[in-house]
Parts: sequence; structure tokens; C-alpha cells
Amino acid sequence: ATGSVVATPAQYDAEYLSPVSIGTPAQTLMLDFDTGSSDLWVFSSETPKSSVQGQTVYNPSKSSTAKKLSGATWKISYGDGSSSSGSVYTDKVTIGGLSVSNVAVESAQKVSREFTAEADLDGLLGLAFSSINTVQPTQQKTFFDMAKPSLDSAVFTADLKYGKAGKYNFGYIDDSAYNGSLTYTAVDSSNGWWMFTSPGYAVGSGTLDSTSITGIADTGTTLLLVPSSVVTTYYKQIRNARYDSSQAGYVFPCSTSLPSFTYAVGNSQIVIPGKYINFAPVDSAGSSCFGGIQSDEGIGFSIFGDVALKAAFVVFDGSQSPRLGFASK
Ligand SMILES: NCc1ccc(-c2ccco2)nc1
Repeated sequence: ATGSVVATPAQYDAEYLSPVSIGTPAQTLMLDFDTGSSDLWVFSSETPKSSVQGQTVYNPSKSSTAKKLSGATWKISYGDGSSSSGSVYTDKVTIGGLSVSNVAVESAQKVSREFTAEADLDGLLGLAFSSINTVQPTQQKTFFDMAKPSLDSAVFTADLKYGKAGKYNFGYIDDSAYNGSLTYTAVDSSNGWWMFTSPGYAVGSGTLDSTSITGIADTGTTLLLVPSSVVTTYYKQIRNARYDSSQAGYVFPCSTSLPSFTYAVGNSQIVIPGKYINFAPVDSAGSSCFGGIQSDEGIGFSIFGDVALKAAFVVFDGSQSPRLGFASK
């Protein structure tokens, strides 16, 4: 089996949302596919009304295939400070024509204010390793792990794009979606993430600096978060860039033309065009813009978020020895 689903950008490419059908008859919600976490959770009929502001909710009592997972609970918090928690059902989940039965669908009984404020986002679909799923007392498998036995190939791919819809595919690699060849690199999944080491980087047309960057491939994080030495080197190339403590990040005039940022993957390189690194205006005046490359200070590893991933076609190979494949596009 295979599946293919669109990934539509929201809020200046801050996140990418995909339609996911849950239950019988189908209830279709827009979920943020997140390779940085492993819980599939949704706004639901159990979410307090005051916390639901525009989201579509999953109602398990209206699904003939829903089953309460008795005594199961979940609770998750994310790097951006947002969080959610609740109860658990199992139900049929269909993504882009790929149907999987008895998937753990985590029903939100609490969501933090950041999620309430995001009217377009109805939940998250975790695609990291099931070892970091938060359901207790019995940890649950991700949609991908549940789908794996049925898939033609134990892979999914992320093809996110700048300012327009991209795609997630399950079970196959669309060789027409990228240029040249895929370069595969080793994954350390011991912490539950798709963690890899980039052997170097370059700013603009400069030479490759062999400072390695170890981080996670995370579709659920918007920006590229790297060591402060790398951040400093990048913004040093931009005359009017400055660290804005009120924004807790580097900003620059929105009219600035930005240098590209290149990250190495094995012996190949992915070039992030400068325009991808102008993330969004910080004020309604739109005079100063927030940089798409910021520090990973305090996290303990780097995060190759959407700013980095949307410059590539990325294969998440979930075979016996997981690996990541990158190609330019
Ligand atoms: N890295 C996972 C993730 C994705 C989306 C969010 C989010 C959206 C609106 C508020 O918070 N938070 C965390």
C-alpha cells in the first residue's frame, strides 16, 4: 500500500497542514505532520469549548469504529512552550488513500493557549519513533509504525515547499520529485528522533566550513536552529541584521536580500535560498523581519526545521536500520 497527501503552508510557512480522515463515517481534520514527536492528538468533543476557537473536532461517539482505550492518558509539551493532554481512543485513520485500523487517536482534554489561538490546526500527527510516544500506561505506535507492515516500502517522504503546497508520501519514493540523486546519511534514533550529523555548512557563495552540525529532521519546527557560532557567522554577512532581545532572535530590514545557507549531507549539499530565511515581519509595520536561522542555545542539539527541509526532498527510511535521504529539488 501507499499514500500521498498534500501539505499546505499556514502562517508564513510556520506550519504545514494535511487532511487526515478519522473514524467511520470519516471525520476529516487538518493535522500538522511532526517528525519531531510521536503522538497523534486531535481537538475533540472532549476539548473544553472555551479552548476551541475555530478548530474542527473529532467526536469518537460519532464513529462506529472508535474504541476507548480504557485507562490510557497522554500529556505532551513542545519546544515552543505549547502543550496538550487527554484520553485515548483507537480508530481507523486514512491519509491520502492509505487506511490503517486501530490507530491510537489521542483526544485533547486540555490544550495550551497557543493551540487554541491556531484556528487552522486541528492537531498533530507524530512521525518520530514510537519510543517517545507519551501514552501511559501502555505506549502506543505512530501511524507510520502501524502502517509499515502494509507499505510497499518502509518509508515516508517530506516534500515541503516555500509558500505553496507540498506533499507527504507513504510507502514509496517519487523519483520525479527531486533533482539528481538521493544522498543517505545515518540516523541515531536512540532519543526517538530522526537525528543526523551534517558535516559542514556554508554561507552564500562561501567555502564549506567543516563545523559539523548534529540535529533532528523536524517538520514540526518552523525554523533552522543551529549553534550560535553558525548563527553569528551567517548574520555577520548582513549589514543591518541585529540580535533583537525583545524578539529573542536576529532580525533585519524586510527589504534585505539575504545570502543562502548551505548544509552538507554526506558528500552532497542542500542550498537554502536566501528568501527562505526571511521568515516573517516582527511588527505590523512590516519594517523588520525575523530570521529563519536562529540559535539552538539550550536545546542540546540543532533542529533542521521547515526552513531547512523545504529546500530538499527528504526520505525518512524506517527500515530495520533507519536512515535519512536528502536530494535537491
Ligand atoms: N513542534 C511541534 C509543534 C507544532 C505546532 C505547535 C503549535 C502550533 C500552534 C501552537 O503551537 N507547537 C508545537
